[in-house]
Amino acid sequence: MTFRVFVDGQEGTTGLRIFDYLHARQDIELLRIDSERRKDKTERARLINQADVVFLCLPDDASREAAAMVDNPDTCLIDASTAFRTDPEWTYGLPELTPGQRERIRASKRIANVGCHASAFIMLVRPLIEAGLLPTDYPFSAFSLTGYSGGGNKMIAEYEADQNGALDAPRPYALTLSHKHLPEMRLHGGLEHSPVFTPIVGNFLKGLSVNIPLQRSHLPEGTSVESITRAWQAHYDGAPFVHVMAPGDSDALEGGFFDVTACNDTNRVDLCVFGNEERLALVARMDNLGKGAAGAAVQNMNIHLGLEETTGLARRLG
Ligand SMILES: NC(=O)C1=CN([C@@H]2O[C@H](COP(=O)(O)OP(=O)(O)OC[C@H]3O[C@@H](n4cnc5c(N)ncnc54)[C@H](OP(=O)(O)O)[C@@H]3O)[C@@H](O)[C@H]2O)C=CC1
Ligand SMILES: CC(=O)N[C@@H](CCC(=O)OP(=O)(O)O)C(=O)O
Repeated sequence: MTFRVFVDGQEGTTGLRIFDYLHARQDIELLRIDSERRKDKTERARLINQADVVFLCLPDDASREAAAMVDNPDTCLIDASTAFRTDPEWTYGLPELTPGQRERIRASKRIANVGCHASAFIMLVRPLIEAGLLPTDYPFSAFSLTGYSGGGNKMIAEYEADQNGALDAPRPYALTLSHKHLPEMRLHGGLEHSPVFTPIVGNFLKGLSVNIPLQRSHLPEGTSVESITRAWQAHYDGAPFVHVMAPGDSDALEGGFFDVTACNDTNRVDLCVFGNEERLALVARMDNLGKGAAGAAVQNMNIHLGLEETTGLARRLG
């Protein structure tokens, strides 16, 4: 059996990466739009309604426009944008979120794929909130280090055109402290307040790491490196793409440094906790284009279609 798949936004960063994952698969028939007509609404609507699964790899407004074009009740949308991630009519596309989420993704025709920073943040905190190791009203803060592909084709072009080193140094951004991922972090993280979140973009193509510092004195008595590791291990038991690193794992730090690119070209996320009696840091790393976007989208498609979750995702992309 083959499934018809259309990528709306096939020439963008996320769309191209989904194509990399799918083009060689025998169980997928990719519907391609003529490049010249890629913004032609009539042609997009025709392909959207022919497909079993449509990946929307578009800016938010274009995603909303595409969602309104669907009249085939069998078409499943997997939207990569921020448009629907906290919309109750849509299912949040993080299969590892909580028990039952895979079944919800299987049953839903409207799947909102994760934000890259948000999914790393949520995967760190949600199991610990559920286990009672973090209070829901903790005053969370977090920073994220990300490669420039997170900014899509426009940011990639800016970095690649930089001849004089103006973009060499890391650049903090979203300093209005209202990054667009805050609503999904709060809702799907299970928090009472949005975190103070400061992302930093660096002069490297891809790779992302979210770091959440915690003060032990503000946490329940039993919250420690060991109890956090055990809670993650229990929550992610059987999750094929989540790697909980044991305390002191030599892969976590190389010469004392944390490599934010270690999951690149995979759909894996690594979770680690560092700390001592007084302070802790929860740290996740992933490929922002992998588990943070295209890999997660393909994983959601596999689950929705009733296929093995890892189909096409086990190999490392070149
Ligand atoms: N890059 C990343 O790491 C992540 C991105 N996302 C999200 O995924 C979505 C896509 O992002 P990304 O791939 O980075 O963005 P890009 O800018 O790289 O690609 C977007 C694509 O959409 C096309 N497009 C824009 N408007 C329309 C339209 N009206 N009709 C049809 N096509 C259109 C663009 O064409 P053209 O260039 O010709 O305008 C471009 O090819 C965004 O919502 C983004 O927020 C989510 C997670 C991570
Ligand atoms: C470097 C950079 O700009 N990164 C993007 C995140 C990309 C992402 O996760 O995408 P969504 O836009 O779909 O949420 C940002 O922080 O806005």
